[in-house]
Amino acid sequence: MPDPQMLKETRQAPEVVARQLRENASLTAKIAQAIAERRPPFAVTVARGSSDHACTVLKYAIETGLGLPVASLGPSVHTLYGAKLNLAGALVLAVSQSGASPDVVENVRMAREGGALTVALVNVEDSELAQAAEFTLPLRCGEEKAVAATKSFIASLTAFLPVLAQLEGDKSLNAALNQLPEYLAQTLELKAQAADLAERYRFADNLILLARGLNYGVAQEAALKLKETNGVHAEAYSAAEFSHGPKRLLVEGVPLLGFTSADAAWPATQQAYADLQGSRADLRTLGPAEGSTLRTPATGHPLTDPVCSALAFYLFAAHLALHKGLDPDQPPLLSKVTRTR
Ligand SMILES: N[C@@H]1[C@@H](O)[C@H](O)[C@@H](COP(=O)(O)O)O[C@@H]1O
Repeated sequence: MPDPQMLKETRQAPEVVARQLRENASLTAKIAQAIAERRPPFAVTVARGSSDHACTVLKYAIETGLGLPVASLGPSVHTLYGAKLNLAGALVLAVSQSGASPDVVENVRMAREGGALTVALVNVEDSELAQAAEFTLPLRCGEEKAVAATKSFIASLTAFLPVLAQLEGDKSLNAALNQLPEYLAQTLELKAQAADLAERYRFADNLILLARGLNYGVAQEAALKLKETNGVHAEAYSAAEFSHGPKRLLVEGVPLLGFTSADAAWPATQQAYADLQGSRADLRTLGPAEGSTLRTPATGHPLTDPVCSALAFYLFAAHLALHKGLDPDQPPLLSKVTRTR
């Protein structure tokens, strides 16, 4: 069987990130300047699905880097309840591949009319979302055809990082970003190992994804991808939150896949994983930490490591579907662009 479109697009990640860095440089500088000048007291994100999970990663990146609180907007507050939130002066980040979902567009319009600094991270550059926001940061993925987002998620993780690097004066982040296409290419070489790991989950009906902090949004995205492309009931938990109740599921034999990291959250996460293993959990791991079952390249910066982890997970998810004889490009009931209000 030829490679599914999902895998083909996954393999474009290195060139997408390289292109984005190259073509967005002056735009990211302008956005960083606007943020520095207007000094927003807080930020909100507006997104659905995979894009919303990229926003979870961004939330941790912005909060740990800038100390700026970031909240996720519930779109229906405006679109269905008709409320106008007071977002004057706030930074509003909308993320969408298509830029077409009315709820995201309407919330960005409301925010801009109310005096927010609106930035849209969007792949389709002539979309309604791009027109609604004051600033557009194109994802530069090229057309994404597979229903399951892969390269657009990766591009959503990286698009705002040069802005953060400039605002924080973080030279090591710029260096890590410049190296990232190479690390993503190295990650793609893990294909056979990802396929081997996937083989072990072939008969799992349920899967819990664990992570902390910067990787939590990647775990959310992984859970969504397993539902979409594999029909597996998967949920993401903070490795801390899991102990507050869900841990009970270990007795039922539910398998776990934990994301590892090389950041300030790792010692506590590692301890949590060790405790779970002590409780006989069926736990395997993915990420840059030594000893991870699927070990991704260490990129040298906590904000770029999750990008490689997400890419490695996509290899895992696509191969899991192939092991099961499923076509990840034909998920039942789903279509590429979902329009909600
Ligand atoms: N990230 C937000 C969630 O935090 C929120 O709970 C949800 C609600 O959507 P709605 O209010 O439109 O039902 O929207 C997005 O996904």
